Amino acid sequence: MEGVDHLADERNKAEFNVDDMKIIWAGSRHAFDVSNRISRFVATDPVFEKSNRALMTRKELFKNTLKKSVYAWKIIKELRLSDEEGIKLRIFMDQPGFLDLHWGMFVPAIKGQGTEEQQQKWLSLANKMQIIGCYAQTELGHGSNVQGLETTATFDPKTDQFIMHSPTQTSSKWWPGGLGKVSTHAVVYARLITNGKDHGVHGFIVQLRSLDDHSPLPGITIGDIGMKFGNGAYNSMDNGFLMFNQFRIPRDQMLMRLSKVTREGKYIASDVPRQLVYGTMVSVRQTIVSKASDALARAVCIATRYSAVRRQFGSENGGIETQVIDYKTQQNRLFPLLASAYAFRFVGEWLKWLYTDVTQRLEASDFVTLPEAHACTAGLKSMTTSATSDGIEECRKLCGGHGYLWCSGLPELFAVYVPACTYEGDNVVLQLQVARFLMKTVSQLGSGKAPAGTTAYMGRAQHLLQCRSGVQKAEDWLNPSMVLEAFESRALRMAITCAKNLSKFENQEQGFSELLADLVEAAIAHCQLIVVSKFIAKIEGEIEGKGVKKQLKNLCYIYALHLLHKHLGDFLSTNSVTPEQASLASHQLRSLYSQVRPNAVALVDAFDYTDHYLGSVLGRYDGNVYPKLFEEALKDPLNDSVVPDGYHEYIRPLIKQNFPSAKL
Ligand SMILES: CCCCCCCCCC/C=C\CCCCC/C=C/C(=O)SCCNC(=O)CCNC(=O)[C@H](O)C(C)(C)COP(=O)(O)OP(=O)(O)OC[C@H]1O[C@@H](n2cnc3c(N)ncnc32)[C@H](O)[C@@H]1OP(=O)(O)O
Ligand SMILES: Cc1cc2nc3c(=O)[nH]c(=O)nc-3n(C[C@H](O)[C@H](O)[C@H](O)COP(=O)(O)OP(=O)(O)OC[C@H]3O[C@@H](n4cnc5c(N)ncnc54)[C@H](O)[C@@H]3O)c2cc1C
Repeated sequence: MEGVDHLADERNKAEFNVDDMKIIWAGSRHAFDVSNRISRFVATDPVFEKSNRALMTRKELFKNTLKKSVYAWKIIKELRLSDEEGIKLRIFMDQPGFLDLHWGMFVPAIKGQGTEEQQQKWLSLANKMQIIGCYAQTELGHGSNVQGLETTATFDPKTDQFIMHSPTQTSSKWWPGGLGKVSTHAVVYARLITNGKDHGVHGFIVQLRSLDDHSPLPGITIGDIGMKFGNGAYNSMDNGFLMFNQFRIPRDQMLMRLSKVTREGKYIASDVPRQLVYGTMVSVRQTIVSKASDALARAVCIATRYSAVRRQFGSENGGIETQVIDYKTQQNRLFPLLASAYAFRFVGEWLKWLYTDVTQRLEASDFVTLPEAHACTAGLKSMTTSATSDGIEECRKLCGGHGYLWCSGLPELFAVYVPACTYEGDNVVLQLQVARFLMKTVSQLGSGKAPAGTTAYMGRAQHLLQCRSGVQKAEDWLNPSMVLEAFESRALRMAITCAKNLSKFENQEQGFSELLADLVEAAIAHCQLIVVSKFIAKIEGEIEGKGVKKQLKNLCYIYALHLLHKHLGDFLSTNSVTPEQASLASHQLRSLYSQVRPNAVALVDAFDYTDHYLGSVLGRYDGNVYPKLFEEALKDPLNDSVVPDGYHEYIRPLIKQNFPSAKL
């Protein structure tokens, strides 16, 4: 029934103040106000309509994305939206496109790696969108191995120019978003060669297309790489290819904040770590963590509301059927994902702080925390995007058959989200960076250099290697120090075992290659510890609002104990818990599920998502699912006519058996 809240009973059960939780979720009252206002603005503007995009052809979808992106930019300018409001507008527009790469990578790359003069020149154009940029790093032959890139930028002292060249097919740039059809410029990563010497990969600003008629400049071959996974979804983005044929750019278009080439062709490296050339990736990995919580929260919101609406079995005595959310199996699959969405939100907040801190330190030439910032952004990007991709797919299954319908919103969310496991660094490759960092930290234990930050726990190695968990009853698993100790001893013991096994190899690199799988497991254990510890820090801090803290505590322990259950092999094999303690954890989990159950719908309401942003018939705020499923079905082009196109050509001849006989 239209106008009726089918989930009202669920909302009445909530034991906490949802409005207060909305503020916690958003991060502050101000952030909530901005999100709330912008999401409703987008939801009511017909230009941002998106329900029809699955039926669009690639060309229509691309053009629709151009229209929305340019309209969004016009609104940002005309209404003088702040940066924060502009970002929210792009997020709620919910259609990947060139704006993401222009603002998310091109501009930050120039800010991070350009000199003052370069920033002044290029950012004044980019900030007004008089040029449109992308981030062209990956090549057909190399993505993960950035040092293996083949594109060359050879300095020509005669003309004071760099000659950009793609020497092989595999050196073609391949994948950059916005490159295929839109960008006029790119930050291109290429091997810098001066006086015959290769100085490794550096960034260059390169104009690709004419600012008059958009045609590629002579010496540049460029296009779109073709359809990607899923209908609609990420196909709104023009991921592109690019080849250079001896294409010349002025010397001052090399990004020269970190190193320089003089007029004479002399290469001058500054004393900052060369890895700062990877700085844009670190910044984006950090934002991907908060985005993971957002994508997972969308899926969980849909699955939770639908699980409260959907009923199956239990009416044997003539009563009403059971809501599927009341099945413990449903809770055991759904509530850990709900808890993960909150966990990733809080670790994302913390990571933002860490990133801001390292940025300020770098500006003051303090590079001490750079390795940790790299390890945390890489590891948490990897861990949260993998968990979110799996979580979205689990939410689809939690919605049964209807979850497979496009209008559930889940197939598209999955298709758009899943490349996050690959872009900005393949998730396995990134965990191996964490593993290297951990092995280095372990090798320095006992050297007098105390581990700091997220590896500080390793400084208590003597205790953590010997301790036995003190959990004796199920409630002990609600004791933060007992939970933390179990996760710390598991992570440390896994890292130390890897280090011991590594030391058996004469050649460390060969040992590392042999032990890759174990190293990834150790890195994941470390990252899970970070997320658990930041969630615990959150619930131990000041939290306002009736009943809010209690709910967050429940979710925090669900998150931790569910991980313990899922990775029980690690916890048992490292003797971090005993089988009896593990079974107490399962007992405690069931009790926590019962406590979350009456609050589940309110906990997803706290995300404050509009029906437009969710884009899901199953996740509608009012729970009016069935009539809307019918409405959606009737909109399908196949239902335009009662007798389908093709009836006379194929179905009728088949039924009447009067088709011409087949010839071999
Ligand atoms: C319709 C529904 C809508 C639904 C919406 C859903 C939400 C969607 C969310 C969207 C969010 C965002 C959109 C993003 C758009 C995507 C755009 C994608 C862009 C890209 O992918 S750009 C290309 C990214 N490429 C990579 O990430 C490459 C990965 N590889 C590397 O980073 C490196 O090569 C490496 C780290 C793997 C290895 O580098 P290398 O130089 O070889 O290093 P090593 O020899 O291993 O190490 C040397 C030392 O350097 C240290 N190091 C390495 N990297 C860094 C760094 N970044 N910072 C600091 N230090 C670093 C390393 O640790 C070593 O240190 P050591 O010597 O051991 O002390
Ligand atoms: C949607 C999307 C958007 C993108 N946007 C951009 C963009 O805007 N700009 C840009 O420059 N790039 C972009 N990329 C490219 C992206 O950054 C790369 O695809 C990514 O870094 C992975 O690199 P790869 O493709 O070379 O994977 P590969 O490295 O070839 O990975 C293949 C397999 O090999 C494994 N593997 C690789 N190396 C190792 C190792 N050392 N140890 C163990 N296993 C290993 C991986 O785990 C994976 O299973 C985008 C990619 C996608 C999918």
